[in-house]
Amino acid sequence: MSRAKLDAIRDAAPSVLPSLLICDFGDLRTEVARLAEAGTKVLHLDVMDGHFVPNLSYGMPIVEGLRRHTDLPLDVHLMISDPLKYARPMVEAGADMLTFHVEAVEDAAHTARELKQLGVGVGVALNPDTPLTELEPCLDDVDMVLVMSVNAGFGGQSFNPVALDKLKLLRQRHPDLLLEIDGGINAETIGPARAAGCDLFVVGSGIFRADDYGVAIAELDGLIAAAGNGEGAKS
Ligand SMILES: O=C(CO)[C@H](O)[C@H](O)COP(=O)(O)O
Ligand SMILES: [Fe+2]
Repeated sequence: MSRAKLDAIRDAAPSVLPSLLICDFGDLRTEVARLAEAGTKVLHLDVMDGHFVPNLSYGMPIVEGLRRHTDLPLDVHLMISDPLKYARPMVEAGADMLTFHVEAVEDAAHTARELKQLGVGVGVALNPDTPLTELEPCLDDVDMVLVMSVNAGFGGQSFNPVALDKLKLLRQRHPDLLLEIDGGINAETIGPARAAGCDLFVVGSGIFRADDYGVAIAELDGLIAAAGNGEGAKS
């Protein structure tokens, strides 16, 4: 089931992934329905533990609740200090992709292999100040790299262009790797991210602060298309 969803995430590229961080948590069912109607193919869920990042969001009950209301693949961004401790419950709750932070773990290759055993897609994320060399030991064991264009922890921050250099290098060196960007993605930054070779574009405030999610997503989709296939993005 989850491996099929990983294929669905790959097939969705290039695509905008709404980030459920500043949405209406009192009416998640309606939020998901609005996003589905707006053409969303994958949902991005931000899990924060108040320890790895100085913010607390949500955990398995929300993932499980969303799972009951949608068949869309769930791309779970784990901003937590101990990803392996919560990985299995997250998968049981309905996660299809688990992305851990390289800064949070001692052995990223081991973490990636353990996550893969759970039958889900595996991503590794890195913050703007973390060099790409930190990823090298685990790149053969992951399906996706999540390049953060803000420091993980909060929505609504400004885009850090260091992410573009990282995307370009990753795309040159790993033509088949799925690449995702997260943080400060909007009408100004999405085109350069696509041109740098990105496949999946996480957007929080750029969607949830809009009156009409469909209009916001269509505009971003148009800018992805206008930016072309970058320097050889996956699709
Ligand atoms: O991982 C995240 C924050 O750590 C969120 O996915 C991200 O912030 C999305 O929000 P925005 O588009 O407003 O930057
Ligand atoms: Fe995120």
